[in-house]
Amino acid sequence: MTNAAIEVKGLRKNYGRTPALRGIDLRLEPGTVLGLIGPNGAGKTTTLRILLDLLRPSSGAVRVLGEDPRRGGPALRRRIGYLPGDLRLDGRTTGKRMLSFYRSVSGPVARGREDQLAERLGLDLSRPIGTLSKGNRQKLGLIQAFMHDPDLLILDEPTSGLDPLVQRTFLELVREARHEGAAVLLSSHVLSEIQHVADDVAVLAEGRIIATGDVAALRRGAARRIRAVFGGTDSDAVWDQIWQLPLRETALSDESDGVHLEALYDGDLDPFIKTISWLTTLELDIQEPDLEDAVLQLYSGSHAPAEGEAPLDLATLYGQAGRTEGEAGA
Ligand SMILES: Nc1ncnc2c1ncn2[C@@H]1O[C@H](COP(=O)(O)OP(=O)(O)OP(=O)(O)O)[C@@H](O)[C@H]1O
Repeated sequence: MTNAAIEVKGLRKNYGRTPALRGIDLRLEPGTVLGLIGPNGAGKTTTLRILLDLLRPSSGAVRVLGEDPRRGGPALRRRIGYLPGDLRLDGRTTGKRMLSFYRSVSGPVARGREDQLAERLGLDLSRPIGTLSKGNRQKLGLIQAFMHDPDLLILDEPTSGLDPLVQRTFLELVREARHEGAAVLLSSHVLSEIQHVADDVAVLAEGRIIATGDVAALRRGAARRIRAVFGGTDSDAVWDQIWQLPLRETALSDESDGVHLEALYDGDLDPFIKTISWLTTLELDIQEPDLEDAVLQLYSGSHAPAEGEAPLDLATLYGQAGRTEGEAGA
C-alpha cells in the first residue's frame, strides 16, 4: 500500500467557503503515467499544488513517495520534478544560470544532462530568459523538471505553447522516465497528449473524480467521425440499412455523385462494415476515435456518478457499451 508514488484519500480543499476539491481518491504506481484530465476549474492545479505542499488541504490523507508532503521537506522535494502550469521565470538571467539555481534546489544532476535535454528540445541555454518565446520558456521548465531524473514527475499542462515536434520530444522524455521506473502525473485538458502517453486516466470535474480507467477503455468509448458516399441508391434506402447502427448527428443527403453520409459512430466498427457491405461504397473515411467527444460526454453529466458514489470505471462503462451496441447493430 505504501509503495505507491502518490496515494490520496478523501482529499478536500475549500477556498473560503468555496469547495474546490470535494473528496478525491487517487493512486499512482511507480513506472506508470496517470493523466489527470478535466475542464477549466475542475481542481487539477489545486490537487497538484497540494501534492507539492504549495497548498494545504482542508482534509484528507496525502502520501507522496511514501511521505506526508507537509513533513517531507527538501529531501522529498529533490525526488520530485515539477512543472507548474503558470510558469514564471526571471527575465534577466540566462537559461544556463537559471538551471544551475534549480540544480542547487533539486539535487544532483548527471553530467551534461541539462545540455543533452536542451539539445533534444532545441533550446539555446545561453540566451537571457527575457528574450525567449513562451514555448522556449516552457522548454526550460521541462528541463528543470526532468534534469535530476526524479522518482516522481508532476506536470501541469506540460505541452502548453510547444510546437508539435517538441511535443513529440516531450512524449519521448515521459516514456523514458516511465521506463526508468518514475511515476508521472500529467494534468491536461489536451487529450492528444494524454492518449499518447498515459497508462491510466482520472477524469476530474467540479472537484470530484467522476471516472477512472485505462486509456484504451476511453478510446473504446470514443466516437469516430464517419464520412461515406454510396452509389446507385437513394438516402431512404441507405437509411433502411443503417438506422439500427449506433450513429449520432447523422446527416444523409442525395447528391449528384451519390448519397452522402456524415455521422459520429459509437461502438465497434465491425457491424458498420458488415452493414455497408450491402451498399455500393464509393468513398469512405473513418477517423480516429475522438477522445474529446468521449470526455465531453463524461463532463456533460449524462454518465456522471451522484455525489458520494464511486467514480465510474471506464472499462465497465465503455467495454459493455461497445459489446451491446455491436450485437444490436450486427
Ligand atoms: N486562490 C484561489 N482562491 C479562490 N478560489 C480558487 C483559488 N484557486 C482556485 N480556485 C477555484 O478552485 C477551483 C479549482 O481551480 P483549479 O485551478 O484547481 O482548477 P484547474 O482544473 O486547474 O483549472 P484550469 O484547467 O483552468 O487550470 C476553481 O473553481 C477555481 O476558481
